[in-house]
Amino acid sequence: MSTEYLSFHHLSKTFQKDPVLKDISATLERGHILGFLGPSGAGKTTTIKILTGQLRPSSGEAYVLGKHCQDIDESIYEQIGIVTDESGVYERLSVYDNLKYFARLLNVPLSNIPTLLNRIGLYEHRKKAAAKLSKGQTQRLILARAILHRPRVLFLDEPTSGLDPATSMEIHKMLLELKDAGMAIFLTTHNMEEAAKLCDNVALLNEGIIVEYGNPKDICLRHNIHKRYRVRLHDGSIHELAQSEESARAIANWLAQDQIETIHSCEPTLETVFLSATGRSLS
Ligand SMILES: Nc1ncnc2c1ncn2[C@@H]1O[C@H](COP(=O)(O)OP(=O)(O)OP(=O)(O)O)[C@@H](O)[C@H]1O
Repeated sequence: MSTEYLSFHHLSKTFQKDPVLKDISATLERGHILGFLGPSGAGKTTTIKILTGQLRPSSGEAYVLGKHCQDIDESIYEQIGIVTDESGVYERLSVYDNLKYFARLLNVPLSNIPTLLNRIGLYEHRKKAAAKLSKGQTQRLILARAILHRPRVLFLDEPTSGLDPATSMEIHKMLLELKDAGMAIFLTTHNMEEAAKLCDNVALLNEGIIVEYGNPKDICLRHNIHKRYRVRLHDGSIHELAQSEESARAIANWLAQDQIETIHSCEPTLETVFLSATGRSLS
């Protein structure tokens, strides 16, 4: 059985006369996370909508679990989970009753709910009305709903947008556990640190074009043209050195005199790669 759970080839989308996606291609394997990274308006949500059958592409092909995205039906919806801004929860229902409602819809045993509530850190809030949850708790409830039926592919549109760092970290931990369990995760984000930490591959999207695609570390190393090192000495001074014989001699001298506190190579980050590829910032 193929481990390629999602793929799209030469996808384009034009709204009226406005081209929003321009010939983009990528793939996502079982147990991998693919990050779509780009500034506001780059076309990230449009891509998710096409991949989940909510929008038709103007041209190109997309497949989810082997099915053409224009033929997505219930059999595929049972195997995918979607978290977007519009993933509403029933505000007047309790946390538990929200999950119970969706468990019934999705034919999921109710006995799965307590374990999921524990895992997502909402067990103690299970009787609280969804309207009374904090933003982070609501986001966790939406995520719980999306993974209730253990989908094989999970789509997440800005899963940690507006959340505090602690809640974001909890969500990251959960996503890595889901990935380890074999789920394929497609996520969009503005946050390059999030992408670098979570994603096996990223696509840097700018004005509908993928300007870089691949493993985040490989991308940064590929752009490490001006190899530089940052050395901090015990006296507190910091020296940034280009790779050269002269720098090698200076470092060797400091080493011999036991003066070096730390030494780091200075590869570019995804943010700086994006900036140099597009002339604009991700945030
Ligand atoms: N239904 C639509 N009709 C016309 N234009 C649209 C429609 N949906 C999106 N757009 C336009 O397509 C462009 C890309 O929108 P999209 O929502 O995909 O961006 P995004 O990268 O997800 O941005 P953000 O990070 O702000 O959510 C925007 O210029 C938007 O105005």
